Amino acid sequence: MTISIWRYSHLALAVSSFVFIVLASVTGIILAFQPISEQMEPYNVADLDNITLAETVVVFQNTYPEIIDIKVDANDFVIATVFTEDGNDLSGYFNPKTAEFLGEELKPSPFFQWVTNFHRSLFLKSVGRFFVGLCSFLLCLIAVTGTILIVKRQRGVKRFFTKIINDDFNQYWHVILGRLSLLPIIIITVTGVYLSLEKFDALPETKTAHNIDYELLSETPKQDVSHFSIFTNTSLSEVKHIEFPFSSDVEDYFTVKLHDKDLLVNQFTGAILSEVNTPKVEVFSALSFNLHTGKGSILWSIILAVATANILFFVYSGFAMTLKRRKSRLKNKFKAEDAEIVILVGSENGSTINYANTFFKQLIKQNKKAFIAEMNAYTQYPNAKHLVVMTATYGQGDAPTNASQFFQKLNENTNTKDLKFSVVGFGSLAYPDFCQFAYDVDKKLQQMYTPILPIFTINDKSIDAFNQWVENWSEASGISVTIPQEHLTIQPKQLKKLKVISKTKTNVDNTFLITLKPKKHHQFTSGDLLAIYPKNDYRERLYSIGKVNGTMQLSIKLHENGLGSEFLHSAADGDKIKARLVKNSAFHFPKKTKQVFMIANGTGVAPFLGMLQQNKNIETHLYLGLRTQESFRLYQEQIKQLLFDGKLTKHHLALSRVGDKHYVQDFLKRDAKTVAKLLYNNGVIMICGSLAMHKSVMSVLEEIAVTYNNKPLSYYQNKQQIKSDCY
Ligand SMILES: Cc1cc2nc3c(=O)[nH]c(=O)nc-3n(C[C@H](O)[C@H](O)[C@H](O)COP(=O)(O)O)c2cc1C
Repeated sequence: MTISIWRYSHLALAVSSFVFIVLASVTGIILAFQPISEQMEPYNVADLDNITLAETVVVFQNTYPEIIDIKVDANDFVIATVFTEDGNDLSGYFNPKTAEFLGEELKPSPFFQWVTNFHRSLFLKSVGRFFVGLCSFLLCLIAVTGTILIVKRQRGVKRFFTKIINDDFNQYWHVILGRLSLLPIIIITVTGVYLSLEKFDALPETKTAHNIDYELLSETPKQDVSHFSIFTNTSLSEVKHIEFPFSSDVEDYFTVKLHDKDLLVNQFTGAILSEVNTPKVEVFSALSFNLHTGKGSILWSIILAVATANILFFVYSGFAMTLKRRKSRLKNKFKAEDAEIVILVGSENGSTINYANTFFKQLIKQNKKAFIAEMNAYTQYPNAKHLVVMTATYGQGDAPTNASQFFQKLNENTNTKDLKFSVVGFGSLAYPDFCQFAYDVDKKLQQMYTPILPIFTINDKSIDAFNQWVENWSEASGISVTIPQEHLTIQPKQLKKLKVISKTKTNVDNTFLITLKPKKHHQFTSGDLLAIYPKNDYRERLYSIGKVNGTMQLSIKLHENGLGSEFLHSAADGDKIKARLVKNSAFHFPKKTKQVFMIANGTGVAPFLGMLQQNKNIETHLYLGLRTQESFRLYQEQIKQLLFDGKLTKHHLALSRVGDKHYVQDFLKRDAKTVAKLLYNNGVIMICGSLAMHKSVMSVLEEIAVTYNNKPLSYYQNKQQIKSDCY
């Protein structure tokens, strides 16, 4: 499939450097613990910002007859070499406030040294150093191309950190962790490149030379060291190193190295004899070293370790996504010009290709001359009778990358007007522009060819919906196709055991409530989904969970020959069933809002019954659409209790088979002003139930948003104020 230049660059860079990246990351994670272990040592005994150089020099001079030098290392440990009264030399860590000797200088751990050498050069000396530097550079480019991919995916720089919908584990965490570790990774890589350049002497020379006019050296006016203004005005945290005068000759002086300059100081008068600024290259080198290694900061070392561990996850998840995409490549038996049925696919992440391929393979199996291609490969099909377009939607209702040139190609290539077409849109109701690109394609094709079916949209890759379309298409085209479901479903993993606690009788609408309890403690909440496997095979049925008193309450409509509903209906109290928990974070009860309107029809009320139980102080309205008062009896007790407990503020029951026949959308129209106010005040609207109800509700909400608030509904959808889980 066509992939964008940015994704191609991102992938090519990762492929070309991945072995080095993995080695450098693993060793980098280990090395991040070195500064942490050093910082744990008890030698950081004083706040260096609050001690002047004068204080330290004086206390050392008062304690020891001779001092060679005093250093402050990256961990803020003070290291000195002195001679004691009895003429012995003493070297190691000292307390800068008292000049007390604290201990000998730490020797680098042989293990960390071994890992450091491997990290720097892979034991390959200059060649290894070169490759590690190059890999650092490539990793930086990977981070940059990754950033561009996120910007494109999020539809702009401003939306860089806005919410991401969890469609796919690898993709979701690749982006989430990528955003969080972007800055540390750029810092690690840029400083890594800098340190490599330094090792190869590729940076400008940085020699500093002092110039002293020995003629002007004077022992007067003599001052006590404690009054040297340069010493009293310099805190110890600014100092890297101070060398004491070798003798009491005026030609011998203090040599002071600060972070930003080198000074020579007259030992009698405190006058500055020479001052040279530290070259920028040296300042950057020190900064790069500290930033790259985490020296001196436990927090930064931890950030480095986490960011580096994330790099390993990016390698894994990036390749997993690529493999998934490659798996869904298109292979043909017939040429485009011979094909009678042409299937065109628009897909970014491969799942639509999987559906299209399955459909295509069934046609080939039935000896049909079928041809499959990406939408961008649209051309002339002289023998084609049927055109099927299956496409996902991305961006703001935009085309996936491999369909971006479809409209242009449509204009360039014409086929017979009799070509019968059908468009299948794959999308997600979690996005404001549900299947918009598919709608655009359908509209355009209607101007050129003959529709065999109205556009068909599929929410969240629903296999049931896809089968429904296949059935519709088979009927309309006269070409019978049945899809073996195992071709579309992935074998279930991580099944949990659940016990049936209770089950109600079916009511007038053939609906019942079933309560299940997980055998072990499993994390779930209202709005999550429960996938059951009635025949212990690939066939899965999903139900929305309401967490009621710690158990799972499902509302099920019993369908004739309904795989899932019959299975659950036949379960007796105490029976055990296996199921998979599907996190559905996009449909959890909001915590940070003041008002929530819940809109449901039929069994869609189940998650709301659980959410309302969790509610502490949010104003909630439940708009529930059912057929008759008798249908309501199933939920009546729970709703009464919720109202009584103040967890549900108001309840609006729309009965579609009684009296004037009401639907939830009618009540929303009635309460238009309150709904508009809720949207304006950042309240949340949650919708659960049938897709048909969802469509009607959305169009009423659109009207309300535009009329009262002068804003399109998409404005509120983008702010995550509309949450849907419909089927
Ligand atoms: C970044 C991103 C943006 C999306 N934007 C939309 C959208 O605007 N409208 C929509 O209906 N679906 C949207 N979707 C959902 C996809 O169209 C849907 O998951 C589709 O099944 C993916 O098909 P694919 O795996 O073939 O690319 C988006 C998904 C992602 C990851």
